[in-house]
Amino acid sequence: MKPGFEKYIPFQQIKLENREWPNNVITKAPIWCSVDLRDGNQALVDPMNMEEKIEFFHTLVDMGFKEIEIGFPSASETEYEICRELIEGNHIPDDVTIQVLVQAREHLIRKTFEAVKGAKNVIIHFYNSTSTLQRKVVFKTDMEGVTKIAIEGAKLIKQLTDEYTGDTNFRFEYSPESFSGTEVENAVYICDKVMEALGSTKENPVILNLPNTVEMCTPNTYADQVEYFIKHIKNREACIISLHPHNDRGTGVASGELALLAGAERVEGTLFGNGERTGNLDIVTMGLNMFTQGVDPKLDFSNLPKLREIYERCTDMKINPRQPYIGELVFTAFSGSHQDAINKGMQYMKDSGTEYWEIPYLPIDPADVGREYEPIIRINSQSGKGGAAFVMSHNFGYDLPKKMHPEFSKLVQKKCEELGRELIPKELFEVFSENYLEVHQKYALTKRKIYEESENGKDYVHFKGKMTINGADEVTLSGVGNGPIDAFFNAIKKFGLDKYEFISYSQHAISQGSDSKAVSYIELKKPDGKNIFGIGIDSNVNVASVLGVLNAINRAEM
Ligand SMILES: CC(=O)SCCNC(=O)CCNC(=O)[C@H](O)C(C)(C)COP(=O)(O)OP(=O)(O)OC[C@H]1O[C@@H](n2cnc3c(N)ncnc32)[C@H](O)[C@@H]1OP(=O)(O)O
Ligand SMILES: CC(C)C(=O)C(=O)O
Repeated sequence: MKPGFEKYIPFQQIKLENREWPNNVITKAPIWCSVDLRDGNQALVDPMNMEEKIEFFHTLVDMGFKEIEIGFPSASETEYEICRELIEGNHIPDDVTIQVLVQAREHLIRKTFEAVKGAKNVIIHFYNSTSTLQRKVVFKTDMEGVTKIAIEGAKLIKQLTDEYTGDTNFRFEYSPESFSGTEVENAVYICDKVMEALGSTKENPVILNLPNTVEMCTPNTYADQVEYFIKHIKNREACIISLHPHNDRGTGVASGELALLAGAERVEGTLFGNGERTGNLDIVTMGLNMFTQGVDPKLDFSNLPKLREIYERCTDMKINPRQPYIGELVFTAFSGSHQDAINKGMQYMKDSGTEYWEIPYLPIDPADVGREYEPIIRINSQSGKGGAAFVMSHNFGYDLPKKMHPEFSKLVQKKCEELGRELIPKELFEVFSENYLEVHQKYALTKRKIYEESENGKDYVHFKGKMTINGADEVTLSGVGNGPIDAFFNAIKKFGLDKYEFISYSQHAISQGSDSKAVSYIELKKPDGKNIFGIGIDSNVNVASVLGVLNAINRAEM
């Protein structure tokens, strides 16, 4: 054997003239078929037991699946019993079709028909592998050999259906398993033969399922194969083209999407991509990809956390934190520029009243999948000023003025570096509280009164009060100005505090318990030329401003 990469045989592109799929767009949902209970289940360390399968089945029904592959009933007693319980326990709604998988082998097909007795709607899904490799190493036969297996299987299925006395509505699905590893003209050939044997018609079409059983090529090649197949199958009207992508190269969803462009009508896959090896096509991702393009996926993804809980419990599989749409971290931004843009996007949505979702870095509204905005922005030492401001506003109702963001962000970053980790919102608030709300009060107001008076047709604001300095005896304050801040500055001038220059202020209401209070953000220039912010909170807006000035001075003198 050759060493390293040289031992692999490169996948051969097929020759497809004038391919059309690159110009197409996905505009509607395909027919979905969940194979969680079969392909997903057969790949588990411990396959689901009866209770788990039944719960999972109901979950799929509730999401809106109308076709569900429930298992391989001829494979084992457990699989058979689960199939019987679904039917006899009346778990299957009338508008849902159960699908059962079987190899194209006589005894297994007969057992399968027994297993589905009494069901209202059934798809008998039979398969045999047709790929070049499997013909060579598994079946040790040629194309005629595998075609014979398929035709015999199809004929038996037709015969058993014709002989069936119940009122089950049977449909058929055939998979040339390992389709993508089969010469495409051979895949067309065997499917033409299967259709003839089944007697497929426009009124009673067969599902031709084209599995990318092992993903071995780029998604464009799978799309080419599907387009070729569709253009060459003899009786196109009498078949529904179905996809069954796997994810060996990590592009299962992409393969499915491009093959839909190539004309397929139906998609088989699993929730969160469970399945053999690296999994099957992830229906949640594919469906939500459509959703975010304004296409109704016709499946309910509105409570992904609940789906995740059921999925993890029944399969004992874990979801990766980066898994699209459901991973723990997918609605979280740590980096500053992302946080800033998300913050601005949210503000834009609020201010503009846009009808569309227009938030950078968030391709979907977390609320649409039952997730919350809360954990969107998380704060670590890589976070920028926008992120901390977002959490202060979103979680605690403090809309820090933009000019204050750099000052607060520095305090947050220092704390993250001290702790060597991210800060949860509560800790972020503690940074705010320690640095603004609980600072040492060198100057503390003990009494204050602010009132307006008119003199000679002009309005003046008076500030009168008492203050302690470093806890010593109270001093009296009195000042007049054109507003409360001006009056207060005039009152504290005599202590040399006019060395601080007033720069800006902003204010908003904040609810604390049942009270509504005003919070003021005051920016002063210190004698060293640097600016500093202070915060004042009071039920009186004027008092809040004065407290903000004093808070800034106290912070400057710490
Ligand atoms: C790609 C997929 O996921 S396909 C689905 C795969 N899922 C499963 O296999 C799970 C359930 N399967 C099983 O439990 C078992 O395989 C059973 C019960 C169905 C059959 O068991 P067994 O007959 O004991 O073994 P096995 O599946 O290995 O069959 C091997 C024989 O069947 C033949 N065979 C395999 N697949 C097929 C097929 N689709 N159609 C016809 N013959 C087939 C093989 O060539 C081999 O023949 P040989 O004995 O002459 O060499
Ligand atoms: C039986 C077929 C559809 C299959 O599971 C596969 O090819 O992956």
